[in-house]
Amino acid sequence: MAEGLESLEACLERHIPPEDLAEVKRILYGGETRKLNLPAAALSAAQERAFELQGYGFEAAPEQLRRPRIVRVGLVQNKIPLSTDAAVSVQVAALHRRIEEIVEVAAICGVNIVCFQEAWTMPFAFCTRERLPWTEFAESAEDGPTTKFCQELAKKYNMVVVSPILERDEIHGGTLWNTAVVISNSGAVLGKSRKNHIPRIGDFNESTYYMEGNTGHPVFQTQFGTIAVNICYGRHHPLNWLMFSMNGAEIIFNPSATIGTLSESLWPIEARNAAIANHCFTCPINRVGTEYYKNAFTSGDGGKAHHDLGHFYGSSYVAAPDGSRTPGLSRTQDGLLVVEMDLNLCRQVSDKWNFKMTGRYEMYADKLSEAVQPYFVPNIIRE
Ligand SMILES: NC(=O)NCCC(=O)O
Repeated sequence: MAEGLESLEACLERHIPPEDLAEVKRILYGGETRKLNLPAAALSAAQERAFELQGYGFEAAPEQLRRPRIVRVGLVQNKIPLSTDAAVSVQVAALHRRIEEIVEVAAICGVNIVCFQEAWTMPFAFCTRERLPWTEFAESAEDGPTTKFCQELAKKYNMVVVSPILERDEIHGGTLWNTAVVISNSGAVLGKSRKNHIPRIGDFNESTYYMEGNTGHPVFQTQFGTIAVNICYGRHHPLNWLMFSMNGAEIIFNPSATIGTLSESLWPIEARNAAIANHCFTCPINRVGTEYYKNAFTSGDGGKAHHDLGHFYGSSYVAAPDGSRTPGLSRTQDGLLVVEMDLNLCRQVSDKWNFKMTGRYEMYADKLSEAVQPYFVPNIIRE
């Protein structure tokens, strides 16, 4: 698929009459999110380094007993800078360099927590089903070169770094996982969260490479807020979001790799709905560009063999618990989205809508545990 539109928002701005635009944004986005005044040095560095830089802010009402809990998150979306047949170590080094220059700008913008896209140190090559060289991109979550690289960034910029990588767990038989490593602003590895749901759709042949995660729904208490990571396809699973929220996540990142033909109409809905349903902020991040592979592969659907998975449409955004959202980043360009949020909004919205209080979780827990049993008979009332 061709890249198409630069961004949906730019298209709306161009074509909706100015007198209607504010109302259209209210209905589509829950209003116009406040634009952040980002430092001139950051804007010019982003321009020089050829990536989009956008900043938005969400407010909460002032409270008497709690001070505002303001945090700035940075969402990074990027293309692979080199072709997929460059040497593994050269590709990784180029990606490290690209991220380094984007994170430097995030630091100038005062970002406290930064998150990269899914499997950010490599092409999203799982479509090919070839093992080599792709499994060579896997690294230890605890002390691999990418984790060490992120630890340096975290310390240098006093920033929490969420680094989604292909993990090789040497201790457990060299097993591969799709894992987000969470690094504290002190530079210590706080822990990791493995992708719970693996797609079996189209060219997303990820189950060929790694297993469903076994880390459950950890949340990480950082100096800036309690965060969790729901990796890509977990976005389609409302219970996955719910469980991160049950453990207290205030911000749930959703590092992804997904393509226009498959999911673009779902993209603005799912993470935003999760923010509403769980009274938290959600941060879906998608990679950008089209990644070409020398050896053609098929989808096993009778279609012609092809050389790419499709166009990764970027469009990273942040959704707030009140249902409002920022515009998305570009569909075609690298970008950094800086979003300031007051985490007090989570409890304020929870007290208003009471989804946690009214959720009737005990009823669903009982019924779900029955529904997964082999003896389960659906409760259908017939005439
Ligand atoms: N990376 C990944 O899980 N992609 C699956 C496609 C999607 O979830 O939109």
